[in-house]
Amino acid sequence: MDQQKIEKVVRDLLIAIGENPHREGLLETPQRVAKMYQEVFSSLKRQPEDVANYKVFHVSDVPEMVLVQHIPFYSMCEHHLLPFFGYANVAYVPKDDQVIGLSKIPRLIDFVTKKPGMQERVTTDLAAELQRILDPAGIAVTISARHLCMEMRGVNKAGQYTYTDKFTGRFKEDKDLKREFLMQTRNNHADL
Ligand SMILES: Nc1nc2c(ncn2[C@@H]2O[C@H](COP(=O)(O)OP(=O)(O)OP(=O)(O)O)[C@@H](O)[C@H]2O)c(=O)[nH]1
Ligand SMILES: [Zn+2]
Repeated sequence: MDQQKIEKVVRDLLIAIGENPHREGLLETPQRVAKMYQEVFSSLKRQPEDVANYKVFHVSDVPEMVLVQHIPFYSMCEHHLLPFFGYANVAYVPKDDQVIGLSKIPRLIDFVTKKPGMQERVTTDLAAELQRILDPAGIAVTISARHLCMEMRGVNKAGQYTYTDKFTGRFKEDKDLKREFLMQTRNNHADL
């Protein structure tokens, strides 16, 4: 990421909106914004290989479903570069004897959210990455998120949230399993 270019652009942006980039409170703003973008867009510099070699563990017996739920995330909408944020629930049905380190699921969420994006793509990319890494017998991903571009501008509707989901394999075929996943996660957007 070109830190110096971001700083220059932010300085120009401040001037363009009618601000004075030399006033005390704004002096370090270009550097701060550049540093912030390094963080919130950090997965732009990452390659698919970075997550492809996550360790897969072999266990003697596998559960029906592994569910990591209520995982908070922040991302930036690609239309306005304003935040959208909420919770993701990710479940898979292990195939054979294979499971993945639990922490890798939130790491995968970072991988798909730390760049300009859309909620739909975050949802399907999460499922696709997990499929690529672990190749499980089924995947369920649900995301509930608030979009500041709909709350603080434009349509100006504060408090609404958007739900997206993706189900594959066993979660599509087995209605009871899907119901169990939805029941386990049903309150996870309550504090949005
Ligand atoms: N599908 C989808 N749309 C999104 C997401 N984040 C923001 N948007 C929408 O992207 C759209 C961009 O629409 P445009 O008409 O090009 O932009 P705009 O004039 O700023 O639109 P308004 O927000 O309606 O004022 C808006 O409808 C946003 O609500 C997302 O994650 N998924
Ligand atoms: Zn937006």
